[in-house]
Amino acid sequence: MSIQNELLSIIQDVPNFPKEGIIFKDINPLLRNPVAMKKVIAAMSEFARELNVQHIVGIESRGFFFALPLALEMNIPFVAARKKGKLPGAILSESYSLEYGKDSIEIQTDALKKGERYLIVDDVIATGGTAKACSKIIQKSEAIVVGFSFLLEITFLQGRENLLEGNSKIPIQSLVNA
Ligand SMILES: O=P(O)(O)OC[C@H]1O[C@H](OP(=O)(O)OP(=O)(O)O)[C@H](O)[C@@H]1O
Ligand SMILES: Nc1ncnc2[nH]cnc12
Repeated sequence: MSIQNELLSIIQDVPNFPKEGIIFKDINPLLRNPVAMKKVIAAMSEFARELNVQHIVGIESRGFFFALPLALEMNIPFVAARKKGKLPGAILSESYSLEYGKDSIEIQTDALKKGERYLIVDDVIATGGTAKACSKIIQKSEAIVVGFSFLLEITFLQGRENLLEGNSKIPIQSLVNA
C-alpha cells in the first residue's frame, strides 16, 4: 500500500467537530501507530535533507508531534512556534484566521538566525493561515524559509495557493491529500 493510502486508512474523519460543518481530521490513531509514524518521519526527513534544512519549526500543538521527532532524526534544532502568550522573553508575533477561529503565533527571536535555513512543519494545512503567519515571522528576522512539510493537506481550502502568495518558489510537502 502507498504511504498516502496507508495514512488515509489511519486518519479518521470526524464530522461537525469542533464546529458544525467542519470535517475534522483526527490524527490520534496515527500517533498511536509507531510503525506508521516512523514512515511519516522518514518521508519528512527525506524532503528536509534535500533542502539542506538547518532548523525545524514546529507549530503548536499538533505540529510538535512531527517536528520534534524530525529534528531529532536529523540532529538539528527544533524551534517551537507557539500560540499567543506562551513564550517568555523577546518574541516575534503574527495573527491569522483559521477554518474555525482566530489566533496568533509567536517565536522567540533568539531562535531565528539571519541567513539560516528553516523548515516549517505542521500536521494539517487547511486555509494555510497558520503556516503563512509562521513564515512571515521567520522572514521578518531575515532567516530563510526553505520549505513547508505537512502530514495532510485539505485541498479544497486552497491553503497551498494562499501559502504560495508571496512565497512562490518555496516547496511544499504534503503526504496525504484529503
Ligand atoms: O491551515 P490553517 O487553516 O491555518 O489550519 C491548520 C492549523 O489548524 C490546526 O491547529 P489548531 O489551531 O486547531 O491547533 P492545535 O494544533 O493546537 O490543535 C492544525 O494543527 C494547523 O496548525
Ligand atoms: N478540518 C481540520 N481537521 C483537522 N485539523 C484542522 N486544522 C484546520 N482545519 C482542520
